[in-house]
Amino acid sequence: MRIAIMGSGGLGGFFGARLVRGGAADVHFIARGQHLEAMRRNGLRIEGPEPLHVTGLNVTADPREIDGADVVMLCVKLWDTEAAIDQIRPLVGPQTTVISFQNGVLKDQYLRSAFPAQQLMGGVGYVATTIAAPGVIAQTGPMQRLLFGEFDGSRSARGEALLAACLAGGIKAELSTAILREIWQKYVFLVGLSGTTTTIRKPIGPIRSDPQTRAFLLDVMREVVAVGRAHGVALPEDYAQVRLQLADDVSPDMTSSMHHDLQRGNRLEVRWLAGGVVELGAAKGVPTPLNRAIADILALHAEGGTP
Ligand SMILES: NC(=O)C1=CN([C@@H]2O[C@H](COP(=O)(O)OP(=O)(O)OC[C@H]3O[C@@H](n4cnc5c(N)ncnc54)[C@H](OP(=O)(O)O)[C@@H]3O)[C@@H](O)[C@H]2O)C=CC1
Ligand SMILES: CC(C)(CO)C(=O)C(=O)O
Repeated sequence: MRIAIMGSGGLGGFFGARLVRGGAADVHFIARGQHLEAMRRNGLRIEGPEPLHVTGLNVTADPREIDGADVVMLCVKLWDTEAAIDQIRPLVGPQTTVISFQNGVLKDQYLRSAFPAQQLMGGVGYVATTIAAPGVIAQTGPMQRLLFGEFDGSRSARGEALLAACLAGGIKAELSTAILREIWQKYVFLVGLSGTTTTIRKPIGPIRSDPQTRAFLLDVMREVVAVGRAHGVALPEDYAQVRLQLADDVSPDMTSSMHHDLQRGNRLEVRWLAGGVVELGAAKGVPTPLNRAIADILALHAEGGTP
């Protein structure tokens, strides 16, 4: 199985390196800039709880140099999605499967407008990683999990083949029969985590301990659940409470990638996270005042600049 990884940073670099390590797939990385040069010279080094160094990688800036792919994993930041979709078109033949492991729920709408539905599977990535230096990915915390599946809930041969390649590399992977719900389950948690940590500028520990900010976190997630249910996603009505339990279980110093991006003066994915909730809520007449406030508060930071 040939797997092309579009965007080889925190998400794509981490899971791509594990796929290389597993040896059950022919892995091709698409990268750019100094990170690409470092990957060519020294391979990819993963630092953290599960250190790994893989060398001799197939890496290119130009997907046309890859002779097609069975699976394309889309792993760029959300603002790069449309450009990345255009770049991978030459890689995507009639037998290719494209899976986005990006955050949020709007990502699959972009894919659906670019490729036939039968060529798409859904995906969710749980990991906390960042590019620490060109060619180096830092993992903070032991969490690492990939979920993917057919949108119609079937267990397909292509899903099983990808699962085998992931498991060979030590990825905690699961072939889901309810991938749309899984995508939304992560969305509920992530919108709560990213919206609160980035606006309050604190990790989850103090936010969940203070009654006022804890209630804010819960209510932000309740809005996401209400929007998901209005769109027909099978989330229980009290699902925000379940995700609050997850927020209680993670390390107190855990924060979101969006908070990290704010601290570094990077662009923010807020338009697709809290902003996505507002957009999807408006489409169904579901009020989302807290997510709107988060999107508005962060609007002047969304394009990056000084933190
Ligand atoms: N990292 C994490 O812990 C997790 C991230 N996610 C989600 O995954 C997605 C990716 O995040 P993450 O991996 O952290 O982001 P990163 O910025 O670490 O990695 C993305 C990489 O893709 C590169 N890239 C973007 N466009 C292209 C292109 N056209 N050609 C070649 N390379 C390209 C970027 O280059 P450049 O730097 O030059 O822009 C960067 O190196 C986001 O939606 C994020 O929310 C989900 C779960 C966990
Ligand atoms: C919450 C986390 C770290 C889980 O993967 C994440 O996806 C993010 O912060 O973007």
